[in-house]
This record gives sequence, C-alpha cells and structure tokens, in this order.
Amino acid sequence: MKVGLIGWRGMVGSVLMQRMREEKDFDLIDAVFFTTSNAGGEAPAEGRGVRLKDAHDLNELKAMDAIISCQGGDYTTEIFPRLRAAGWQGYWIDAASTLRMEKDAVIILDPVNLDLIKSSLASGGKNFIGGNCTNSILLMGLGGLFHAGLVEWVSSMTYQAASGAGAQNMRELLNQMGMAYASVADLLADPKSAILEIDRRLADKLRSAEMPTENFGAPLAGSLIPWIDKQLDNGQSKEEWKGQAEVNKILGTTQRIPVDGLCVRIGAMRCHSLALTLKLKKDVPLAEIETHIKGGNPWVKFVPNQREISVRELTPVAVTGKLDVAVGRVRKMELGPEYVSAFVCGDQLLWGAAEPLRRMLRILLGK
Ligand SMILES: NC(=O)C1=CN([C@@H]2O[C@H](COP(=O)(O)OP(=O)(O)OC[C@H]3O[C@@H](n4cnc5c(N)ncnc54)[C@H](OP(=O)(O)O)[C@@H]3O)[C@@H](O)[C@H]2O)C=CC1
Ligand SMILES: N[C@@H](CC(=O)OP(=O)(O)O)C(=O)O
Repeated sequence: MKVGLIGWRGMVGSVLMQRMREEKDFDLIDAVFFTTSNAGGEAPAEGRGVRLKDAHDLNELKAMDAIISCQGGDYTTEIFPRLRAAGWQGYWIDAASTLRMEKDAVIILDPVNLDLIKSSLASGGKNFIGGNCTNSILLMGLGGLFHAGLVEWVSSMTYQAASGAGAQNMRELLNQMGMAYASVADLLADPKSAILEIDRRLADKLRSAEMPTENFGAPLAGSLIPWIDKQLDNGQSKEEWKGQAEVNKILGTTQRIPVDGLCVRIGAMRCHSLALTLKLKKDVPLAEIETHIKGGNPWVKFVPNQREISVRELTPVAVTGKLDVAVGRVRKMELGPEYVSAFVCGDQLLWGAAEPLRRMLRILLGK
C-alpha cells in the first residue's frame, strides 16, 4: 500500500512518526513523504531515498492508496475537496477537525468504535478522521461505562494542556514560567524573605507587558485561561460544542447523550484532564461501575479513589508520554445515588491525536 504522509514533521506528525517507528508500521507500507514548504528536500529514511513530494501536487497525491495528514485544517480545506473532485478514491486519514462532522466521515477511535469503522469500510467509506483530543481521552477512559448503556448525561470540566494549542504555545508557557521564576529568584533564595512580597512581585511580573503572550493572548503560567477555541452564539466555546457532537458521533448513539461543560487551558504540557460528573440511568453499585470502566479497553489505568495513589498516578506528569489513560476519583456523589464523579487524564498527542491515525492504517492493512 502506497501511503502519503503529510504534516509528518509538525508536533502531531512527529509523535505519529515516533509511534509508527516503535510499532514498525513502516515495514508494512510504501511510505511517501510530502511537504508544503520543501519539495525536493530529503525525506526521512522510511521514504527509502525518494525525495519529498509537493503536498499541493494533486497528481502526486492521486498516486497514493491512502493519505495521512497531520498538516492542519487549512490544508485539508484546500486540498481534500480538489483531490476527491479529481476522482481520487483512496483513504483519507486526518488529524484535523475539518471533516469530522461530515456524513461520510467516521471519527476514528478504534478501541471504542471499531464496529463503526468496520461497517463504514464495508460500505465503501473512505474518510477517517481523528477526534478532538479531549473527547478521545474521555472515551478512552470511560468508554466501558458508555458501552454499558449506563450514562444518561455528562458534565465535563476540562483541564487542557498547552500542547493542544500547538508547539509555539508550549514554548510560550515555558518562557512565561522562566520569567516568573526569574522575577523572584533572589527572594526565593533567602529563606527569611516575606512570602507576600514574593507573591506581589510575581503578580506584577505576570501582569506586566514583558510577559510573552503572543500565542495564548494571556499569561498561562501561574494562571489559567477559561476559554478554548472560537466563541459560538449560544455562549459555548467551539471546544465545548465538540463534546456532545463528537462523543455521540464516535459512539454512534441513536439517542443523543447530553455532554456539556467548560473547557479550560491550564499550565500542563501535553496531558489533558477532565473532571466529570456523570448522571447514570439508574443506581448501580460502585464495584459494578468500576468493572465497566476497567473493562473499557486495555489502556485504562484505573486509579483507586485514595489520596496517596491519586496524587501520584492521576496527574499529567505521571501520564505524559504514555498510552495509558488514567481514570480515578470514581465515587458516588452527594447529589444522589445515580451521580458519579470521575477524573480522566491522558496524553493528548498520543490517544488525543496521533495514535488513532496509525491504528486506522493498521485496520486498512488488516494487521
Ligand atoms: N496540536 C494538537 O494537540 C492537535 C492537533 N490536531 C490537528 O493536527 C494538525 C497539526 O497540528 P500540529 O502538529 O500542532 O501543527 P504544527 O504547526 O506543529 O505542524 C504543522 C506543519 O507546520 C509546518 N512547519 C512549519 N515550521 C515548522 C517547524 N519549525 N517544525 C515543524 N513543522 C513546521 C510543517 O509543514 P511542512 O513540513 O509542510 O512545512 C508541519 O507539518 C492540526 O490540524 C490540528 O488541528 C489534532 C489533535 C490535537
Ligand atoms: N482544541 C484542542 C486541540 C485540537 O487541535 O483540537 P481539534 O483537533 O478539535 O481542533 C486543544 O486546544 O486542546
């Protein structure tokens, strides 16, 4: 199978390349690397000596059996319709949100919706799009509970990492942290210095025009940003809107499960977390709930609802760089016996972006 890779050197693309190398996916395909900026340049070794092709050259793209794009929504918007209009019948696998809600597209998260993917393939489906990172992590964590048909609705409050906004934002966060520390380093070194003086000086620095905020639009270090993506007319952010739309599409629900909440950017690097309130359809014993969650997929790492282990294992720092999706803080809430809390934490560049794409390729290859 000839597989074109576009966006392979970006942040999501680099994680995809790393995972494809680890899993030896390149042994199974003829990989052809494309670029929007350096046609004719040297491709990664997996390209077996073929130079980089122009990602705007429809004839080169048409020669592919499948294309994986991590290049971004603008590229998809520009190229995908022209490629299909030119008669290309190959498989389009994409990280960008552009095509997610199209009728002929499946949002891919195979540990949760392999049946939908397979039935789409059987009926000639060709467009397979990775989900929004927050939703993919929610469903990787709690898919078992959804599949058991127990969830009436979900309130989802998110704590989203800087990486979701892009590589430049990760750098900006670290630069902000560095400036924040530098502003009080001398006082910190003196154990007798007054904490309120440290706090005042830090607040002044974080609010000052010196703070680099070109990418986030506000300081994130020592703070948070309670808005992600565009503003919609109903008061939701676009990120919040995606929750219900995508979760229901991924699950293929016939009766819509309401999902809503506030999406918040915090100073984690690449793990998104969600604090969830679930209203169940009935009062189910906690042990049964835990069994459903644990049985969701092999990557669920269930963390018992105990302080010490939660502090150690249910955090972005513990989860970063791993395929495990940590699920914990599962308990009945004081709101009533059908109300359950949960906290889910996953690496948004792995299950949230790159992993479903390479797994889709494997499904196409039947391996
Ligand atoms: N960021 C995220 O967490 C998630 C992103 N996505 C989607 O994935 C897509 C890509 O996102 P992301 O990987 O963050 O985008 P990046 O900005 O990291 O990369 C996109 C492209 O930018 C070009 N580029 C220009 N300068 C550089 C450089 N110095 N280093 C690397 N690449 C460079 C590359 O194209 P070229 O080689 O052609 O020049 C690259 O493929 C987006 O559509 C996004 O919606 C989906 C889920 C999560
Ligand atoms: N919006 C997500 C990242 C992302 O790229 O989402 P989407 O693939 O839905 O555009 C975040 O900021 O954390």
